[in-house]
Amino acid sequence: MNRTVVWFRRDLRIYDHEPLWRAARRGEVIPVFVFDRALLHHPETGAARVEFMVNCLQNLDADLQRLGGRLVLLSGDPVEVLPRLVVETQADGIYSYTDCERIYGRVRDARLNQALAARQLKIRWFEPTASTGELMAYPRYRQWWYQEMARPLVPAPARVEVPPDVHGEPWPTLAKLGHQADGKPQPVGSTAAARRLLRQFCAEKADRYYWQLSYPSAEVTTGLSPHIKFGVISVRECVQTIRRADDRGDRRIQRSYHQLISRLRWGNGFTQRFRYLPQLELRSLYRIFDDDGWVFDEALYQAWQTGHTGFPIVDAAARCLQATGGYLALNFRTRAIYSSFLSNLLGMDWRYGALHFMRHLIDGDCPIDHYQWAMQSGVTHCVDKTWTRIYNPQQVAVDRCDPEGSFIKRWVPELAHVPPAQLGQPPPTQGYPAPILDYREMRSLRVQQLEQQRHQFLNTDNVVPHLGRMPKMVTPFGTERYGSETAWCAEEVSQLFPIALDLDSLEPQQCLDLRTWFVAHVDIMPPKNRQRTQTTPSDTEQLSLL
Ligand SMILES: Cc1cc2nc3c(=O)[nH]c(=O)nc-3n(C[C@H](O)[C@H](O)[C@H](O)COP(=O)(O)OP(=O)(O)OC[C@H]3O[C@@H](n4cnc5c(N)ncnc54)[C@H](O)[C@@H]3O)c2cc1C
Repeated sequence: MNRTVVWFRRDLRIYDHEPLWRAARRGEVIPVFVFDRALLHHPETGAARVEFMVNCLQNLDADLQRLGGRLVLLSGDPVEVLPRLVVETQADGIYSYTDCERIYGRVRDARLNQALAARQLKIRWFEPTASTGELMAYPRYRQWWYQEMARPLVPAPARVEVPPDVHGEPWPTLAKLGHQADGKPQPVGSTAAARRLLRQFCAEKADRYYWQLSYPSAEVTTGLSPHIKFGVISVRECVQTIRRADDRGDRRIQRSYHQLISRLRWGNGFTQRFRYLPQLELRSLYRIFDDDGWVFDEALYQAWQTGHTGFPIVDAAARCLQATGGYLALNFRTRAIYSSFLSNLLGMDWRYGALHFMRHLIDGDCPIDHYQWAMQSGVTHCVDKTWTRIYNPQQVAVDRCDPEGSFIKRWVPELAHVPPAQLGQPPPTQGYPAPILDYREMRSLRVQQLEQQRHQFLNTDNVVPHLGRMPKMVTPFGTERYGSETAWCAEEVSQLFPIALDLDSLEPQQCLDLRTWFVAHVDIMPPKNRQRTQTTPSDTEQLSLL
């Protein structure tokens, strides 16, 4: 009988899973997950996310058991573990999805390909939905994304037959995986839970989502991000569920559905950017921003991390992140205000911020996190925009995001007595620090700095010469602070799988196509030209905090 190993990574589901479905149709299946030390001990790995992942694996195991199978757990370096498994179980080969989240994964997968080929063993890679090796212009990718989302879902296999003589390791404790629980409340990591969240969103939140997604206290977003990160539900299933959901003929609901689908597309778009340019994990998009201008101050970094900056909305975000892992509680806008403060106002390299986020976010996803950090720091969309988005963390942010002050008061109880109208710049308060910086002064310094840096390539047609290249050594950022399993990156990296774009051999048309990924596709006006229409009720506009 045919036998196939299915290697699960960030695709912890049985539905809409092509490798599993195809393997089950061929014959026996060995569904395997490998606990990989290099990822468990990566400086950007957080205990809460590992805990959530283990819960996702347990639920994947339960789903497989309902189909007659089970999940086989192994630990070690997949480059050694997987060829051994194929040989020992006499499997025909491995089926797996490609993954472009991290450089480490792509180095490992290139080495695995070599190790298998050296022993004449086989692996078949599948492309995850909305991931492509072809360099497309962004407008075309957008169209293609919608086509991909409309393709029928792959059904769950009717049965998964696992050979009885294949044994894995027992379930590890978090401590065995090298982490200690840090008390963050954990969502349930299962497909059923993700589907419930989506149903709940459609039934209870969709009429408010578009307008209230910037209010942390409204908790109006789906809460799907950790599930999407680990592939517990496919993005295509999410999109199709939303498209089928009853909008009750309500334009507010239609607008929210549209917005949510766009956001799901953004998430995939960031992963696609990483597929083209894996260096974005370690570097800014444009070289100039890494070469010049950042400062670092340990005491200020700690004040930002622990929520002692004297800016209440920033401090509330800081404490919320550490206590909850951001799940549902730290929405996009609050993350943006919090991140902009570190890089734009404190002038610190965005990579320190992205590192801290990744260590705490339950939904931490490297392409989204790193690219969002770089965007909020003003170092991405700057080819044809002369303006800079720097959030004002004072009363403007409070009025627009937390008008009643409930988010701030929950996380900064020292300010419980302060009226909301003063929460932007609270009066001196026992136990709460004075502001650590002058917003206007730091903002103006940053704007000047960015303008100087951008000057050299503003309105440039070909941005490729200005893009950062893949470094020769790919040691993860943060290794010196938190340690890391670096055996894999001790030598210069020779190959990645999937391969990256070679920026030095692109055709002129490819350079133009690549550029379309790094310009803003919505025409947002700079603040001085922005016209507020008096007739538009305030809750029909998306919030701007510029
Ligand atoms: C500095 C910064 C760092 C971030 N880091 C992460 C991260 O590590 N992981 C992560 O999933 N999101 C990240 N985001 C994006 C966004 O804040 C979260 O996706 C959102 O808060 C997750 O909650 P939700 O699933 O309830 O959101 P919903 O609004 O319900 O969105 C549903 C899904 O759409 C996608 N999505 C939503 N907003 C965005 C966005 N702005 N950019 C890209 N994809 C989006 C996500 O997959 C999300 O799960 C970051 C944003 C910023 C500003």
